Amino acid sequence: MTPDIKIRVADLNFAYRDRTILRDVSLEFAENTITALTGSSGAGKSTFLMTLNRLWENISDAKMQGTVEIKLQDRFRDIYAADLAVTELRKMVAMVFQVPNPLPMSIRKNIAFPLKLSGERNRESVDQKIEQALKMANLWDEVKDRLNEDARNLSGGQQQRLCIARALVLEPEVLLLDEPTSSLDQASTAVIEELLLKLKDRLTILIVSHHPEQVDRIADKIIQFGDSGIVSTG
Ligand SMILES: Nc1ncnc2c1ncn2[C@@H]1O[C@H](COP(=O)(O)OP(=O)(O)OP(=O)(O)O)[C@@H](O)[C@H]1O
Repeated sequence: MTPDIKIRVADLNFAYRDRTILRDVSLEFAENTITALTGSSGAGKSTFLMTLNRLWENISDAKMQGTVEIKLQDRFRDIYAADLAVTELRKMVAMVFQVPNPLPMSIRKNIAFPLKLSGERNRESVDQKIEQALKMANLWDEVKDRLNEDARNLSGGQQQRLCIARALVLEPEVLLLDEPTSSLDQASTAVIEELLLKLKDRLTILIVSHHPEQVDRIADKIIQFGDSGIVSTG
């Protein structure tokens, strides 16, 4: 059976100033899969991820051409079209970064933060969603009795799962992860890999990874980046 396509990228070109980073990239990503983006340093993997949630747009002198369509709420949307606000896009296409970046506030408030920004006011519903997100991120059992503690007291691996919970709380459809385990030890890395394998049942996941063993363990598909774009897919 052909898998359903979630993301279609066509004729993508990207440059910082006059330096082309991605050239004529056309790719499709299937729903409920994990795709690993690998390749040499500076090849454009992070840049590619940023074209999927428009995160590059505030970088001066950066320029993109081409189209990115993502199936959101069951219909393909051009994510650069004027009728899709970037705030709406990022609720559905969430991102987690290399170094865990908890906000300087409690565990509870970290997860409540995106809900607050999106206008959620009902305390009961906020609490429910916090619990659900922390459970999805396999963190609930470890923090349920210390939700009011500063999130920065958590271990590195727990902080990264907190950031994943924060990314999940608005129930996104796509999760972008930029080397999410590179600052973590082996045990925390294993916990996050297991978590991603579980999450792909409900999300489409793209992960930048430099570790071939990690890619072998979790990826359904691999995209190898070389100079000026993609060199191979498999
Ligand atoms: N804001 C920027 N302005 C100018 N050049 C940039 C900017 N951000 C990245 N670059 C350059 O674009 C190229 C691609 O960077 P990018 O971070 O996308 O690569 P990457 O494959 O993710 O690398 P790494 O594996 O080291 O994280 C690099 O040469 C980088 O120096």
